[in-house]
Amino acid sequence: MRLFSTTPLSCRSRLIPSLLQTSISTRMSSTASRPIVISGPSGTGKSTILKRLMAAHPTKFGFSISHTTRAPRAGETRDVDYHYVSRTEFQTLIDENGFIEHAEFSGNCYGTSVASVAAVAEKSGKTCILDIDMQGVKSVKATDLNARFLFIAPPSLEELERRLRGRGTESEESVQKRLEAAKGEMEYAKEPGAHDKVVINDDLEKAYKEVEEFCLAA
Ligand SMILES: Nc1ncnc2c1ncn2[C@@H]1O[C@H](COP(=O)(O)OP(=O)(O)OP(=O)(O)O)[C@@H](O)[C@H]1O
Repeated sequence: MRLFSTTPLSCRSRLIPSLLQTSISTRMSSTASRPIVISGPSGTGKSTILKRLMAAHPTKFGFSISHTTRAPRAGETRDVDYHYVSRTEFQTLIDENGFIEHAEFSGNCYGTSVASVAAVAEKSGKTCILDIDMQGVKSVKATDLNARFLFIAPPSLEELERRLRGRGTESEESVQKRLEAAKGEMEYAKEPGAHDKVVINDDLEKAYKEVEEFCLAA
């Protein structure tokens, strides 16, 4: 999941172990809100829009709690900031296809589990929002999370490049890498059924309203 949640990752997932799958499927198809998967090229404005959405509707939307192999830091609370697990436990979850996404940073593993996404609706009654990349979208589709998919597109690749550079957070190499990835994401977004809705973030106000409407319609 995203940096403004408790997770350093976007949420990229896989399959669920069969036992989990049955229980999640049953639970998610009842009253629980369906998770919303938001994707789009890096720099397209996902964080900008989501920050505003979360601020406007703090009781409606939530993020999942990630797993990590790093130790808790001062002030962090177990199962609130992260699910802190050992390497062995983390590997077991990988082997069981329990993660939507996982990655290693600075020697520590981080991941978003399918179960933690389902838990958002079950425990807090909130709709879980996942901000993830294309691989993550495909992974979520392979689960029984019954998610809804929203793609945020830039008005053009040129504008995307301007935003990435304007943000001042990326090296030249990183800008090029993100632009290359953006082409693939835009192609995938054109495939029928890839997303339930595509919002073009040209005018921020208009884009926000469209995203808000989609999310509230869950
Ligand atoms: N409609 C818009 N018009 C102009 N600039 C915008 C618009 N929406 C967002 N931006 C700017 O574009 C930059 C990238 O936005 P943001 O960081 O939200 O993208 P992102 O999709 O979350 O990227 P990443 O996936 O890399 O985190 C920011 O500087 C933001 O202020």
